[in-house]
Amino acid sequence: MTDLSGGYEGEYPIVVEGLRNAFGEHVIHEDLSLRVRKGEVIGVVGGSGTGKSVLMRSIIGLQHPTAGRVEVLGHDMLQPHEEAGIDIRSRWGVLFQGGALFSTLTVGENVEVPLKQFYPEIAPDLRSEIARFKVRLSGLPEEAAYKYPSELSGGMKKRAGLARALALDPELLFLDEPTAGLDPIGAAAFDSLTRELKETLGLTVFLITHDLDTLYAICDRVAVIADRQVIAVGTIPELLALDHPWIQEYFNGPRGRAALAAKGDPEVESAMDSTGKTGA
Ligand SMILES: Nc1ncnc2c1ncn2[C@@H]1O[C@H](COP(=O)(O)OP(=O)(O)OP(=O)(O)O)[C@@H](O)[C@H]1O
Repeated sequence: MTDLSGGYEGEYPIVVEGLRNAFGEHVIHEDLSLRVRKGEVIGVVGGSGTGKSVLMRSIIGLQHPTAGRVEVLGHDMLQPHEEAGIDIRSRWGVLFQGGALFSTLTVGENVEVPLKQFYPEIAPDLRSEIARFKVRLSGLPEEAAYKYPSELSGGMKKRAGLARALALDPELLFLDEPTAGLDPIGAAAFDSLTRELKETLGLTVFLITHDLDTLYAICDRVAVIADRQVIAVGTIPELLALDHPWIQEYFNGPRGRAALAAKGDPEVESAMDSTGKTGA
């Protein structure tokens, strides 16, 4: 892996080394490594089926790799039966693709699920108050806490999923394609919310996305998955300086340029120009 932005001496709440994942003969990851810095929003990109979700699932212990090391907040995730492995799950929140809300529970009750699971000693009144607070924190009106997922728009469902991901005041937030299916205004609003929450709550955010606008708007660094590995991780200008065909096509193609035009970042523009490609 090429880590393009060196000089960091802080903590790495997520460390993946030499990861291998395979389903039968189908090898998804081979010797994949990635270090996520404390307090960053790291965007994870790659073509469809390159294993972004499988990587996320390996980090949070839902997928058992066939080789490698996964360390989250100092805990070895490949020892899932340790007592510590159970506690560690309360220190992150996950927004799965599609929200993954329980359809028979209201939004508030959905948010209460992890609270009940990890803090059964919290009294029901307080638990419901915490849930309503998380609903508001996610940008929903408090009344949304009493609605069922089927009564919500796509954007509201994402926010409800986010409220549940934030239920336990996590240190890490995992977002799997949070803006997929949202209209551009809804997607931009969700991006701003993610950035705002990251700043105010001091979160480290692992964000899988295909959305170039999101990458430009809120990611500190981007990790690119191709050829079964993280082939590079860095800021967008750093990635643009690489001559990898997928990276150039992705960031310097027409959609990449349109996303940049919307953002208007002179540093990235000059990196694009220095590649000498028009992207047209
Ligand atoms: N449980 C599973 N059993 C068998 N194959 C799986 C399983 N989960 C994922 N895969 C395969 O692993 C590959 C990577 O899947 P993954 O969902 O991680 O891709 P992705 O990069 O997130 O794709 P997309 O951008 O389309 O969401 C795919 O070929 C998928 O079919």
